[in-house]
Amino acid sequence: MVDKARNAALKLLRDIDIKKAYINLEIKPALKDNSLSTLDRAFITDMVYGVTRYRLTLDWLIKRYSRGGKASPWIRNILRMGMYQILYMDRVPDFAACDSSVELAKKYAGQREAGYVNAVLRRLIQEKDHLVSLFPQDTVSRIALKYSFPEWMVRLWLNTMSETSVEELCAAQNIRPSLTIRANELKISQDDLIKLLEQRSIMYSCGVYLPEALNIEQNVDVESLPGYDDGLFAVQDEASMMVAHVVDPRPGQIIIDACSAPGGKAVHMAQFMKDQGRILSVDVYPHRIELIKAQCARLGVNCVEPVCYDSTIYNEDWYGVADAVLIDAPCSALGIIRHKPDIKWRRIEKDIGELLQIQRQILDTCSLYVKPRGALIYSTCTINPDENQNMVNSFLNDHSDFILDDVYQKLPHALSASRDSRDKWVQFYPNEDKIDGFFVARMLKVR
Ligand SMILES: C[S@@+](CC[C@H](N)C(=O)[O-])C[C@H]1O[C@@H](n2cnc3c(N)ncnc32)[C@H](O)[C@@H]1O
Repeated sequence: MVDKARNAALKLLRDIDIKKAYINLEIKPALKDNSLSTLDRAFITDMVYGVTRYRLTLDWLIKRYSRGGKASPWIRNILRMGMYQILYMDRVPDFAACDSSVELAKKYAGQREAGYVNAVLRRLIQEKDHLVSLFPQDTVSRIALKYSFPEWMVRLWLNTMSETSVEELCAAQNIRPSLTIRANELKISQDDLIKLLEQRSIMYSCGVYLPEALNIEQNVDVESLPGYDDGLFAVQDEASMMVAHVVDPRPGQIIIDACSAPGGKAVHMAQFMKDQGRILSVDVYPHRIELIKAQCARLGVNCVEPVCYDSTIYNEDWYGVADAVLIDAPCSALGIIRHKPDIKWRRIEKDIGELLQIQRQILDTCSLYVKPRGALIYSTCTINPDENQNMVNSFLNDHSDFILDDVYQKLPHALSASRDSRDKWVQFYPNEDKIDGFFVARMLKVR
């Protein structure tokens, strides 16, 4: 008998594999199936995210045990699931992982394939305790296979970090983070939101650095949390929350948020501004503008004005009007792999050159919208010096009307106290800071 949760996970993984679909978009409707229990949902989520996270290692093993030729999508995903349970799911006994995979293979590929799945998984069970010794031992391949990261990412990080730090970074990026929320103070205080969570016995913990960050310490569907429909809280990683602090907008100001969708930072800034003033919330994609509108509607934010526009193109109406311009740039997103493990396989090294060009164009163009003595904030959710520190340095070299400001003056003291040495910008790392990998720099227009 094939159990419901494994069956659903397999179908999802096969679809994601074939359609190259985004996990978060595929999994959401699948989990709405009312016949699934809470435990089923947790199992499916763990399986789909886990198999995606460890895909490189699992596929390397499949190839090692291969009988030649390419496995069909059903068998490939049945093997990935079986291997994932054996290697990474402590609570599933090896025999259960093996038997359930054999049942799935019988159902989707027939008796002969079931025999093959059985043989492969039994070999893995014998070898699993000395797995790392099976991998090629050069540094890049070893780290890539041990933590299941593309070699180019490992090489990129090894350029500026020690081997130990890269291993710690990869390990931290493989841990699924809890959901982080913050009170929408336009509607409810943090204390009252906490009371609401406690009344419903929702387990939470406080953020690492920011008082408004609340980590939900149990597996829940965000829409089922108390106050979701009424817009009492926003969902945002703590690293992402740092950005509005660095912008530090005040009521009545004009802010241009040049890469704004889905509007997470725009609505946070609106809160700082007590919903008074103007936030031009710009994004190039019409369907993403709808996400900003939906977010503002749920949270009851009025001062955000969604604008569909390409921020690489100069708009003379905005010349010198903004007290602050935020460029939360399109980037390689290598700092949010904890949340979206498919970034490991979606992003390719070749993308970086194009991203660097767009980032620089947006910086050059949108810096023209900053008022004299106004601020230009540049942030990314990546860990790549070329997109971060080097990008800001090269911009400053060519724009003598801007100087670097110290972001730590805008951030909690605990953060600067946690660093032995620091620059004026901040780079967060999931392994050191226990939040997403994020970069934020603040520049001031001096004339
Ligand atoms: C990192 S995301 C922004 C996240 C957003 N600031 C938030 O806090 O929710 C980058 C955004 O830049 C947008 N983008 C990419 N190229 C752009 C361009 N040329 N002009 C404007 N927006 C662009 C993407 O559509 C994407 O929504």
